[in-house]
Amino acid sequence: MGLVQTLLSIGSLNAAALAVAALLFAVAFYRLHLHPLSHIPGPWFAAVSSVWMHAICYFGVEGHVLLDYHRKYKTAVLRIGPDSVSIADGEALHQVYVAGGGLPKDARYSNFRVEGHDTIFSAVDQNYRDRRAKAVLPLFAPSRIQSAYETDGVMEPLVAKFVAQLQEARAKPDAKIDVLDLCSRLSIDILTAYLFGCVYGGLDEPRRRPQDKLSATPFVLTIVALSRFSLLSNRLFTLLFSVLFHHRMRSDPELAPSLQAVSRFAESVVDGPSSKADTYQSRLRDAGIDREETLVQCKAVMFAGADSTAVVLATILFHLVQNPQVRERARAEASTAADPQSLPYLRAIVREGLRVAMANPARLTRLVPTGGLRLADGTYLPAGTKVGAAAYVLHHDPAVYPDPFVFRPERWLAAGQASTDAQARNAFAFGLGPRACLGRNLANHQLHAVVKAVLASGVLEGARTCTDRIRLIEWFNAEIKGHELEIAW
Ligand code: HEM
Repeated sequence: MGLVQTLLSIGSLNAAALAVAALLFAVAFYRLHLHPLSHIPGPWFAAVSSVWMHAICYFGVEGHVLLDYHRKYKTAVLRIGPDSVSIADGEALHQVYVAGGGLPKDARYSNFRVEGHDTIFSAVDQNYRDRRAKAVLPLFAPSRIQSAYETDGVMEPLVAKFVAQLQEARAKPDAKIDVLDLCSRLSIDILTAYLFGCVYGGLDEPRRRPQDKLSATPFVLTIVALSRFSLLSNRLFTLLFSVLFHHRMRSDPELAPSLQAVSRFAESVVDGPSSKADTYQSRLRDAGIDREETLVQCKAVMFAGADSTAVVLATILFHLVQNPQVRERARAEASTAADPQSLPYLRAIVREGLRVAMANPARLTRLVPTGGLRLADGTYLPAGTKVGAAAYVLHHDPAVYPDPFVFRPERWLAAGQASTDAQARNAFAFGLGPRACLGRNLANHQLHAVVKAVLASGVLEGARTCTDRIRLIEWFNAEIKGHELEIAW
């Protein structure tokens, strides 16, 4: 009797296992051969399951793995998941990000909500985003940024302080500095001084030990690290977020003080005297945004702007240290009084820096709406497809940028030629279209002004980098491995 029962239960188990296997096989078969995306080339394991995509996102290798697969399959449109494609063609960017207001962001962006609130960046609902973005947009007009820099004295003293700190480091016995940390301090100070009328004080924070970083850094790194899970469904992400966040709070003793420092600063911005001037926070308040959400929007823009600009600026300084011939060529321009953005070689240095740094190297994902999308090359993407281009892939296309891993500002100088048109078309550091970076004019102004001031000072002469190259973790927001980039003299 016992034996019969055992055989029966083994039999029913086998039947259940067979049923599951048959179902999995049917799903895989459908996704590989019958799905509306089955005509798009790509690895079979990506077509049958999204596990692979989650894995490369988690391990921070999305950019270069996608680059390899676009090359392997010799295709500009690559299937990377059951319902996802990656595009590597600069000409397709317009259709995805610009035409008709661009395709909407997909649900993954909701995973970037802050403290339960959507931000300008995370909002999938265009009306929600537009109300807030329109309120603050005038602050990002080039003329306003220019006059804040030149006449109002908002940013120039911070840049001078930054250069002075490089010079002090050079004069010290160990003659060494972490330029990434220094750039983070400067970037958060410029952003807060300009947008909030109130300086965070990163450059003035004491460095008791050489390894001491900007107080906001653990806050920033936590958001950057959690973005590795951003492809998960909103529900799963929220669950995982609370577990991982609490784990990080326990394991990183610097995180709680960092969150407190950022929150205290945001409160002083929203409640203090600067909220009365024409600032980011006053504009949100005038648009009817309540205090609690304004606090979140201020923290979010500090994260979105300061870290990205710091990564790009530190990368440019790193390459300037490694390339004395570039410094030599730029020196004459840097010593003029002209507007930094009018100087051709300096502009080429910044463009090349934005190309190789890639603060956002991974795909900027969008959702194909009802009706589908036919790309210029004829490829049809049905409604519901998640489509995205990654700066890493576009910026390393050897047909557009020969020797793509080499820092070579000269490639941007042959203005008007077909080759530079293609280069400009593939330049994706700030994204494209109506949801492109809101702060790009501010970032560009800062990058040009700081690079000019550093070159004019001659402080990089005799410097060397402490690593041979920059190692990036290609999460949604890139992280430089070890969050450190030292130079020494
Ligand atoms: C070099 C520095 C920067 C880089 C490379 C950068 C990059 C980007 C990219 C790629 C996006 C588009 C993301 C997407 O489509 O998913 C973006 C969006 C955004 N960035 Fe930046 N950013 C930089 C600096 C800044 C600064 C300085 C600010 C603010 C002061 C800022 C604020 C924003 C905001 C608010 C958005 C969301 C725009 C929207 O969705 O409407 N960024 N940034």
